[in-house]
Amino acid sequence: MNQKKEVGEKAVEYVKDGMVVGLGTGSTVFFTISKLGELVKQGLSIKGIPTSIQTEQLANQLGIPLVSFTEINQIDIAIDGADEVSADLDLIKGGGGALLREKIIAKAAKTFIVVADSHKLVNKLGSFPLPVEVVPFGVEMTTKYILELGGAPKLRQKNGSPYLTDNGNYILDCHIQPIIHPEELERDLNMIPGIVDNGLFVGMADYIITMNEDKEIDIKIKKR
Ligand SMILES: O=C[C@H](O)[C@H](O)[C@H](O)COP(=O)(O)O
Repeated sequence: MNQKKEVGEKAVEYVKDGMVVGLGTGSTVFFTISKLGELVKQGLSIKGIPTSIQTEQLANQLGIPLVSFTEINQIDIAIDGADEVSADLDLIKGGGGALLREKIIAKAAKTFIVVADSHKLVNKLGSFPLPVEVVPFGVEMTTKYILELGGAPKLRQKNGSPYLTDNGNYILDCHIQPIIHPEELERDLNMIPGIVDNGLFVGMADYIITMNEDKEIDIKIKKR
């Protein structure tokens, strides 16, 4: 069984005609977007707002109409993957480097749905190194300040050069294990000059679509 496909496709049940839909990035939400592409071909009328250039290209291939923030007032629903999901439904995201646009879109959405196979579920966040998006200027200083905060930052590489995000920034993957107070850490990191944002999504997910031990769909709902 392909868990990513199961949970990814389940999420389309939340998408209704006329909605503006935030389209996440990664190998799980790929299945959501592909299914939405099929439904659009069958007559579903939605507008997508992509969280990355990769997703924009995928949506274009599938014929999903896209909008930008200049054309809309709000996003009805955003659907995205995650690298880790804690027992409190907090997330680490950004394994694919798209965390900044993902956070902007998740924050703007009335409902934020996360699709995550059961391997992403953890008690406390932190086994997955936390992606932090930083501007290239002064990255040496930004790295030093993260070290002082207790993290172990490593500059992400691609083909022998620093990896560049869609926004032209670097990613520092930071081992900070375990993350006891994610809300504080998210805030403290974002106080450091040079950090644009980090991959902690605290209190943002409304629903987590995952699988239980019996390999059945399991939907976790945020406590209000
Ligand atoms: O930057 C990438 C995103 O945060 C992804 O949503 C996350 O890395 C999960 O991706 P995947 O579904 O491929 O594991």
